[in-house]
Amino acid sequence: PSPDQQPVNAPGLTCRLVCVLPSLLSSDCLTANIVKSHRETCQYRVEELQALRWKVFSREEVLAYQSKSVEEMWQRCAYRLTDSIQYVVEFAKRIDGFLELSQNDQIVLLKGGSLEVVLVRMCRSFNPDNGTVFFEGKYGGTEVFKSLGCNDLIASIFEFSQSLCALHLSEQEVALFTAVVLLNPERAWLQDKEKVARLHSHVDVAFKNTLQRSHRDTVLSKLSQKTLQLKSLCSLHIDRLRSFLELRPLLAHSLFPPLYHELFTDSPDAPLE
Ligand SMILES: O=C(C1CCS(=O)(=O)CC1)N1CC[C@](c2ccc(OCc3ccccc3)cc2)(S(=O)(=O)c2ccc(F)cc2)C1
Repeated sequence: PSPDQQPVNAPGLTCRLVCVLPSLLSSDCLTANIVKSHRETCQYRVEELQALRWKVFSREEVLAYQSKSVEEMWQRCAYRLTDSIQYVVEFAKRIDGFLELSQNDQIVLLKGGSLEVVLVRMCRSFNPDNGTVFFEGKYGGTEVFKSLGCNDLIASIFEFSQSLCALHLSEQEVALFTAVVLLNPERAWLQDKEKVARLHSHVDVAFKNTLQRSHRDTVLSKLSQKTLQLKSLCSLHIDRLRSFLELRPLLAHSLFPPLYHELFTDSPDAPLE
């Protein structure tokens, strides 16, 4: 603390704590709020997901998925993603400060970050020992998604999950990392970028404090690379969705849930109100 913040005639150590304490307290409070919000909105508990790892799709079940139409597999993934995004919306609303942002900025952050948060949460439903992911009740490998016709997107999603699993993130670290990913002040079309940047920096400080206390600082540099991979994964998803829809222009409205349509297509009928 700077000299003018020093209370007069107070012994050195106590007054230093008094000055530093508020920021540590608010940082710890924010960490507790984010971890609690994650726990309440994580869709499946990590213990449940791990207890189900033995339930792997049989050969017949994989063949059944592979004989489904491209449209049906896209629809199933879109529905499961939309289902998971509802939990991400609830997570965001419970982060202190998020609801104080303008409605427009809340929507911009969720439009830009909801898939990224699901992709981070996915490391919890991924089994790195056999490269399978929890999908529609059982675990399956990339072969389950073959009929989608976008093996590069699926391969990238699996590689990302595999590499994120290698960091062995705790639930607390997943909670804080997903909050940092969501509150990205660089999202295009933000009205009050400075307000989002202040909230983002508070969460970033809380995350760094937590990592330092558990001697996990090395994870920080690796996670910054992950945010770049998230960005390219989401662009790849948009590209593959566009080419899928180019061949079936009218299908989007009937095939996909409205929220998926609003978040990932340039749907004219869903302006950012
Ligand atoms: O992992 C989750 C959940 C996260 C929260 S949780 O509590 O851990 C329960 C599980 N997921 C929920 C949705 C899932 C999802 C992930 C990425 C995704 O990218 C966009 C996309 C859209 C259409 C086709 C391909 C890709 C869409 C859905 S999924 O459907 O299981 C799926 C998985 C792998 C894959 F290769 C394709 C789809 C992952």
